[in-house]
Amino acid sequence: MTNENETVAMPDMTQTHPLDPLWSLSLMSVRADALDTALELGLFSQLLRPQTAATLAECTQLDEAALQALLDVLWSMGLLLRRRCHSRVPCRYGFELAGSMIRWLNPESPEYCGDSLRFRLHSMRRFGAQLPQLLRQGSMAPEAAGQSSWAQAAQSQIWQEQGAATAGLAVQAVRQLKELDGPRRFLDMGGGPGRVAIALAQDQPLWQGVVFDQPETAAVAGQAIARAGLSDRVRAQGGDMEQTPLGGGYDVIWCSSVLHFCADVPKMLARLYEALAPGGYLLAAHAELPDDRELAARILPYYLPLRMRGRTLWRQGELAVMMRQAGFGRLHETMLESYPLAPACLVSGRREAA
Ligand SMILES: C[S@@+](CC[C@H](N)C(=O)[O-])C[C@H]1O[C@@H](n2cnc3c(N)ncnc32)[C@H](O)[C@@H]1O
Repeated sequence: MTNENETVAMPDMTQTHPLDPLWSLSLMSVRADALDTALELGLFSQLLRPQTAATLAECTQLDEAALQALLDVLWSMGLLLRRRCHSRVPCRYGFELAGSMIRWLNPESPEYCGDSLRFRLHSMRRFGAQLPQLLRQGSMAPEAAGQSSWAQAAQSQIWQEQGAATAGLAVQAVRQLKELDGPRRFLDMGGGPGRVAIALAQDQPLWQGVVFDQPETAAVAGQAIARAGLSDRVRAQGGDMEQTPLGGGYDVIWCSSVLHFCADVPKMLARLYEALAPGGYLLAAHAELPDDRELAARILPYYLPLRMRGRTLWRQGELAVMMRQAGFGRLHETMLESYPLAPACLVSGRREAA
C-alpha cells in the first residue's frame, strides 16, 4: 500500500530496469536447476534424436506437462533445438540436443562435461550457504581440499575440464613457443589427471613428459597415461611440489591453477626456474584479480571459496613480477578467455640460455 506522500519509480519503458541484473540472479538459479535436473535424469541422451514432450514422457516415465515446461527452458538456454511438428493448436514441438552441445552433453562423448557441470553447481551452492557463517567465524581451514579430494577431482571434474578446455589451451600455447624443434622434455606441474600432458605428448610425438602431482593424484594420471598408450613417453611422479626433487632439464613446464596452493610462491618459482633447461619456458596459467570490474565479475565468484580458505589470488600482473624476480626473461601475458569456469592469465617466461 502507498500513501499520497510516497513516490513510485517511473521506469523507462524502453530500457531494462536497474534491478534487472539482480532479478536475473534468481532466474539464473532456475536455469542452473534445469540443467542439473536434465543431467541427473539423463534427458540429453534421450534427446540425441527429436522427441516431443509426449514421447519423452513415455520413455522416461516423467510427467508430460512438467517435461514440456522444462524442455522449453532448456531450449531458451540454447541447449536444445525446437521445431514445430504440426500446424495445429495446441501446437506441438519436437526437441533435440543442439549440435553445438552434443560433444559436451552426450554422456557417450569423450568430451562429456556433465559431471563437472553438476559438481561445480553443487559445490558453489554448498559454499554459498556457508557464507554468513564464514563471515562470522573467519576463513575455512586451508586443507578443506586434501589429497584424496584432489584425486577424486582428477577422476571426474578436472578430467572433464581439462578435456573441454585446459588441454587444448596448453597445446596451443606450446605450439607458439619458438626454437623447440626435435625431441624435448616437458613437465606438467600439478597436472592432476594428466589429460594436459597426454594432449601435449600426442601433439608433439618426439617429446617426453612428466606429470607431477601428489601421490594419489599422480596414480590417477599414471592410469590415464597407460590407457592412452603413452607410458613409454610420459610418466607420472608423486610428491610434494614444494619439497620433492622435480628433476631438471625440462624445455617446457606447464603449470595451471597450481601456484595458489603453494605456501611460498617465490620459492616455488625458483624451483621451477632451476628445473628448466637453459632456453626453456615456464607457462603458468592462473586466475588473477583484475582491475576491470566486468572481468572481475566473471572471475571473483569462482575464486571466493579459495580466497576464504586463505589462498592467494594475485592482483593482475603480480605473478609476472614474481617470475621476473625469480630470474625469468621474455615475460609475456595472455588472457585465456576459454579457461575452465573463468578467464585466467597465462604468463610465460624463459630461463635465458647461459
Ligand atoms: C586446481 S588443480 C589443477 C590441476 C591441473 N593443473 C589443471 O589445470 O587442470 C590443482 C592441482 O595441484 C595439485 N597440488 C596441490 N598441492 C600440491 C602439492 N603440494 N604438491 C603437488 N601437487 C599439488 C592438486 O593435487 C591438483 O591436482
